[in-house]
Amino acid sequence: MTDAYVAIEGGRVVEARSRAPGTTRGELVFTTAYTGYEESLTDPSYEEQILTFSYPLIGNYGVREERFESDRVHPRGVVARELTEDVAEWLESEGVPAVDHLDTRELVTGIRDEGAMKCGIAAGPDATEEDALAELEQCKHMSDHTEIGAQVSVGEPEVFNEDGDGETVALIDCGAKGSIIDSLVERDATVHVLPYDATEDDVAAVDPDLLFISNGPGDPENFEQTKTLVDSYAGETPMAGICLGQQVVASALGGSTEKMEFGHRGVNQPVRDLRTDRVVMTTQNHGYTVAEPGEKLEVTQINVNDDTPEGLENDDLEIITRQYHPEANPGPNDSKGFFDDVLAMAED
Ligand SMILES: NC(=O)CC[C@H](N)C(=O)O
Repeated sequence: MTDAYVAIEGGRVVEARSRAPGTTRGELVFTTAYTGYEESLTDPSYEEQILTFSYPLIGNYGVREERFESDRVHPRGVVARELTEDVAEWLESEGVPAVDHLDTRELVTGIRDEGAMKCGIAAGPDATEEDALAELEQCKHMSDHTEIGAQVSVGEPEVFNEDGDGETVALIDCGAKGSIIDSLVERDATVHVLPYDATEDDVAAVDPDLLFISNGPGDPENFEQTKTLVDSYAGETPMAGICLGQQVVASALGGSTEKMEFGHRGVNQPVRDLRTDRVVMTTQNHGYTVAEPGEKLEVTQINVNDDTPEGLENDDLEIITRQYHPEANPGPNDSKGFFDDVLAMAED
């Protein structure tokens, strides 16, 4: 039964089945992960995107809040071959349109061949092709979402594990996944979560042992104040970054970033550490990358598939960043040692 339409950049419209009604638009991206749909759907990095699952059955082990990475669903829409009732009901209750019964393999290979695409969706009994095309028409390029930090960051500072015996971390929340906070708290760090546009004074008030720039959605160049903060604290306070965090740190310290064709999107991305020659499997969902690391940062890890920078470091300035997600969720735990490394760096 066709009661949903997916309009793709260029004007092609694909027929589908509505599982959660509504109209929506966003950048069409995918994940190849077999599991971890609750974690991905609550990851703030997917803000302003439509998430397509390439694995055909999504929802087969239910929906449990304990696996959420934030308090809401972030993708603007969801596309799958088959969504279970559990997931469909959850998305409907969150007001996030969802569709299934379409050829997701064809969609994903299309993104891989032609690059990231804009998308419009119309789902529900009254949906028309024209509605989906009208959404597509209004869809902005990801880099034009200049206020995306404000959409996902905390409004006011929050503290976790206030009486912890470990290091004090200022986590700049550009759309942080809960597992980053959990990974730090598990190691007894006290974590002060600060808004993405925190000032130098806001950070000084926390007097952190480590300044940590989180993951987050959109174009890293739209995080101007976060870049200013990185620039003023580099060399003063040890620093760590994950995903958007790595991009912001590189851009702030004289490097540059660029949009990738379709990004790294799955839980089996191989990363080689150039210092140890070891390869780890990592989880990733990003569409931008560091193009030039700049003179202050050394590329210490690369993606085995395309040689893009996966780790940047400066031993003297005490900076370690990763393009992938050491906190996992979803994905392999191989690189969790990152949190031990950055806290050890903060300690001495
Ligand atoms: N997971 C992330 O932090 C994504 C970073 C950035 N928004 C990108 O797409 O490259």
